[in-house]
Amino acid sequence: MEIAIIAHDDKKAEMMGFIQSNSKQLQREGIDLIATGTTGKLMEELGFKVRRMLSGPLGGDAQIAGRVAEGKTKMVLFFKDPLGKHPHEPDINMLLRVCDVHNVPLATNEASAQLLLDAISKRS
Ligand SMILES: O=C(CO)COP(=O)(O)O
Repeated sequence: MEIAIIAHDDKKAEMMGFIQSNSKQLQREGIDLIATGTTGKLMEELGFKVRRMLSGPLGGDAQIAGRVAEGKTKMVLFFKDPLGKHPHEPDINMLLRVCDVHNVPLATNEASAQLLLDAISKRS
């Protein structure tokens, strides 16, 4: 199962804490992680194996949206900064929309992301 990990700059520390406290679950056999560029780089520094897309402002969210549309990415954990302005807002909205179009689970904050991960760990 491919899971996309994305965090805006002001949410990156929170995301790194989240993935570290869920590292066992996220590094299980059968879970493939992908991430936008800078988020992925930080994940690699923590020792995670992750496929890095472009950075968000350069099209990373759009690449992940494409993978959701193609049925490759099955879950998106996206810690969005609700207080910031982003030059690539159209790409961000497209990713959120494409998740809804394809009924792909999407968490945009830590509490929701935890519920989603807990749900898939109960399943297996
Ligand atoms: O901008 C982002 C999501 O919209 C995240 O991109 P980075 O992980 O490259 O910072």
